[in-house]
Amino acid sequence: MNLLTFDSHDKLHESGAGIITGLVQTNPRAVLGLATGGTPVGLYEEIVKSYRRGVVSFREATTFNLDEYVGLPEDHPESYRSYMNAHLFHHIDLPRGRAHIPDGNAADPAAECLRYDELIAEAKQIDLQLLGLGHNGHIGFNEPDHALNSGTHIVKLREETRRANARFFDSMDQVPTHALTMGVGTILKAKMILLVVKGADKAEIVHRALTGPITTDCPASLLQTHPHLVVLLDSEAGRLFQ
Ligand SMILES: N[C@@H]1[C@@H](O)[C@H](O)[C@@H](COP(=O)(O)O)O[C@@H]1O
Repeated sequence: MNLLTFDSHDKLHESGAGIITGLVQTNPRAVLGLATGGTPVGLYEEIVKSYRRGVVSFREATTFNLDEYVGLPEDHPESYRSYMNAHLFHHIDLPRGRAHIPDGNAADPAAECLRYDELIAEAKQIDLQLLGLGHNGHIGFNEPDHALNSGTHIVKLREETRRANARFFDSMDQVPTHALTMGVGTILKAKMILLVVKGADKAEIVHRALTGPITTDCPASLLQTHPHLVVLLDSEAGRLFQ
């Protein structure tokens, strides 16, 4: 594991964006696994800046997002499709047809999960998977449980997860109850994992995930088994590592 702590968010975002753009510069056909949430917003801004400076193109790249809410219309401002359009896809030259996100409105969610896994399999391997971290140790929407799923699946969101994400909605009852998420098996198959964590409220969980027991009670702890894990923390999230 390679763990870096940053005293400024700007430097953290530049570093994370630099890892992703560097990968696409050397391998224009890179397959990227992307994440949503508050954490990667600044990192996407830096990627867009690099694209505008003409130093990187995503014309030949492919992306797979980790997850999507079930039941939110695709154009709902809080759908992860809308998030990705607003923060990244609408600002770079990534072909729309290669920017994949699970369809949270599919009539048959189980079939949609299989379709998503087949698409990932066709792409062979995700070269880099970007991850944030939930307060309860979730990655994507893989919530703590007695067992975890390997492939894409439908998940009932825990109340604490819905509460954490309620800040993006007008009220708690508008927060979806279910989501489709890539499984931990798919996440761990990525060639490289880039975990980004910010904020004092995540200091304990990121420390537990990376130094505590490997357990399905903390899905992010499985990242300890990955041979190429890079972790970027701000100084608040990294407090317990110093
Ligand atoms: N499904 C997403 C995750 O992919 C994200 O990493 C996490 C943390 O989000 P944030 O960065 O907003 O704290 O929770 C969300 O529920």
